[in-house]
Amino acid sequence: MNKKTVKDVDVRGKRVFCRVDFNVPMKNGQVSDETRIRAALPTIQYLVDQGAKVLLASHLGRPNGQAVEELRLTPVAKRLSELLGKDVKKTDEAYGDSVKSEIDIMNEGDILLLENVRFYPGEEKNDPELAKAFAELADVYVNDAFGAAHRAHASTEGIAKYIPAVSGFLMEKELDILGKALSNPERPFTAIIGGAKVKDKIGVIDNLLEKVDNLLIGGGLAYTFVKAQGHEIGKSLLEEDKIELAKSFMEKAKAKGVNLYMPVDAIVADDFSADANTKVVAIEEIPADWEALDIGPKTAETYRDVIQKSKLVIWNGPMGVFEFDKFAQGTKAVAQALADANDTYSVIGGGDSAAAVEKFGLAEQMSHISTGGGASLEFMEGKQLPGVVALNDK
Ligand SMILES: Nc1ncnc2c1ncn2[C@@H]1O[C@H](COP(=O)(O)OP(=O)(O)OP(=O)(O)O)[C@@H](O)[C@H]1O
Ligand SMILES: O=C(O)[C@H](O)COP(=O)(O)O
Repeated sequence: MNKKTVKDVDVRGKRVFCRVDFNVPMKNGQVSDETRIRAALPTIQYLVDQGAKVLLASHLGRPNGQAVEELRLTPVAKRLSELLGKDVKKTDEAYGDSVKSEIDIMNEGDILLLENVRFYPGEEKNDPELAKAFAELADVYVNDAFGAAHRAHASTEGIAKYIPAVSGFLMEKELDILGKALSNPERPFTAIIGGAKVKDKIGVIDNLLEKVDNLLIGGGLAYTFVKAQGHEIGKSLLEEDKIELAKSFMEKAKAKGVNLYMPVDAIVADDFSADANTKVVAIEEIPADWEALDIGPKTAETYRDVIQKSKLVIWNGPMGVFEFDKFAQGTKAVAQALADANDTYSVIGGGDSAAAVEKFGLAEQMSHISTGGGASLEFMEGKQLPGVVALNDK
């Protein structure tokens, strides 16, 4: 990476504004998945060990520029404190005089978690005034929020204009692993794309067709492709205006010699619910009143074979509605195949696929689980991430 990292600056005794991505799932007022908190620990611990005064900043959810009680970072401070075995103070604001007073009484190695930065309208607008107000709190800016690096916001991009700006270890690691995987991939290189939204994944599919040997399509977005093949898909998810594009991807795959795999069978349901009636059908036989909510067993078997023969696999998006057990088999089969493939380097691209792998207890067996959902997708698309671009060059 050609950007400075936290090791390139002296932070002893300095006030460090460290942007992390603590946008974690919550249940009943408690952190229900701490993956992102754990992932930020190396940088936080390093700053503490170096004697910095550590100000942590993050967003949580999408409060739309106003304070929302359930989206305060208080439970995160508690969990972080438990994980570090150390006090973590929290403020009720993210900048301003009350925050400054707290910083004034900090000792070297202390940690202060600022309130949700998205409580202020200026954050998502990347308002220079807010960016300056953040910058005023600190001497150095560290961005370790890979998961939010695709957002040009005041705490992820704007602030970097005003004080020395470097990356944290998590940011560095994510960029390194994803960058290596994409720029010099081991082959066969396979991408698995699932999830629900074709339109969000178009860029990545287009870009991956330039790079991969195999592309496996699953999840809700598969049915726009199935429709493009000329089959009826009943009530399955369809993005009508993307059918032509799906066709063009099939042609591009052919022209590039990419093996494009689509479901050959599916588990269909008579209702979108956990206790719907289900059956397995061939892909050309989806009944008119039913919807496909998972890939079928034959498809899963084929995908497993391809995965096992691959040296590198990147995976983004579940194969079915894995939240319901009846439609979790396809996603589980893919996760299990990755877990079993010892010679295969597996990169899971955040969000739902990471949650699925976690749910099946297979997370430990993946080579890398990215903390970025949208960020890893945009990176794979070949887009520049504003939160990275803004950092100081080496
Ligand atoms: N066949 C299907 N029909 C409808 N929805 C589906 C189907 N297969 C998967 N899904 C749903 O897709 C959702 C995930 O879609 P999304 O495109 O957001 O995936 P993702 O890339 O993993 O998410 P993120 O962007 O958070 O990383 C899951 O909630 C899952 O239930
Ligand atoms: O969860 C994520 O992908 C990041 O924290 C970014 O969140 P956002 O999509 O609300 O900007």
